[in-house]
Amino acid sequence: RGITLESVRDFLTREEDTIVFSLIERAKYPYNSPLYNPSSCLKVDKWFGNSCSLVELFVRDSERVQAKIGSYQNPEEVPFFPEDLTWPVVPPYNFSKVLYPAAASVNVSDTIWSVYFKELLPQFTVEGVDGNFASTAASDLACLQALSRRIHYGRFVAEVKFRDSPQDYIPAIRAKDRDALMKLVTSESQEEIVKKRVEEKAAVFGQDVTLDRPADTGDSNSSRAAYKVDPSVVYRLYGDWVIPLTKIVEIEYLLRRLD
Ligand SMILES: C=C(O[C@@H]1C=C(C(=O)O)C=C[C@H]1O)C(=O)O
Repeated sequence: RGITLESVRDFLTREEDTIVFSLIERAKYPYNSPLYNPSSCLKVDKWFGNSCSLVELFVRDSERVQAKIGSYQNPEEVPFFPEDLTWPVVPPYNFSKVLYPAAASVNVSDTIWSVYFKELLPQFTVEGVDGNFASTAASDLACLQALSRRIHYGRFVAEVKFRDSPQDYIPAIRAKDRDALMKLVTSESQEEIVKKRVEEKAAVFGQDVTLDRPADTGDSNSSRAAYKVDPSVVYRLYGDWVIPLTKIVEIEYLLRRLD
């Protein structure tokens, strides 16, 4: 089959563009705290009577619409609120079956949700309210979906690594040895490459583009302030959250790989 460690890493590299751009777009708006008040609205139909935040309402209803057009048929996509989805009205498409069925359902959506709102969002937005609530919620959705796709792609990474050397993985899986699996899936040199590259992407994508080219003053700090999202923040978000969560997905997938 055409899936290799190189091809899955290429996917993750391309997905970095989507993630960095989505953070830059979200950073256009201030934090906009009214979106995150947990008791702003009532959940519809079966959840009637329970309260939820405006952003949760936005994501639930958006996923429902997207599912109609076929989201989540592709095994690369994992919803945040699977219980709300409706049947697709698009013609079926035969997505290639790469994942091991018993392990494909590994899912850290709840963790991604809370990490995004508690740990990530406050680090790359400024405080304040500007009233652009729907645009801000749409930007949150874009960030959440890009992060979810990247992190859940750990299932594909794990599948490739397993197929490349089952003899290394099978004893650790049988022993349910998470530490051994963590050592097997980890490549520190690759992680450093990824973190440096996303930092660079944040610098390249997030600078102001102008047509006047003043003489280079040699003062590299003069452009620093112009970045829309601080590149060092993106480096840390990847190192502290995105990569560790991807590896948790890899390990949880592998633990089910022989079921
Ligand atoms: C995804 C991989 O597995 C691990 C996770 C990485 C990541 O999330 O970027 C990078 C290297 C590995 O430690 C990989 O090997 O590419």
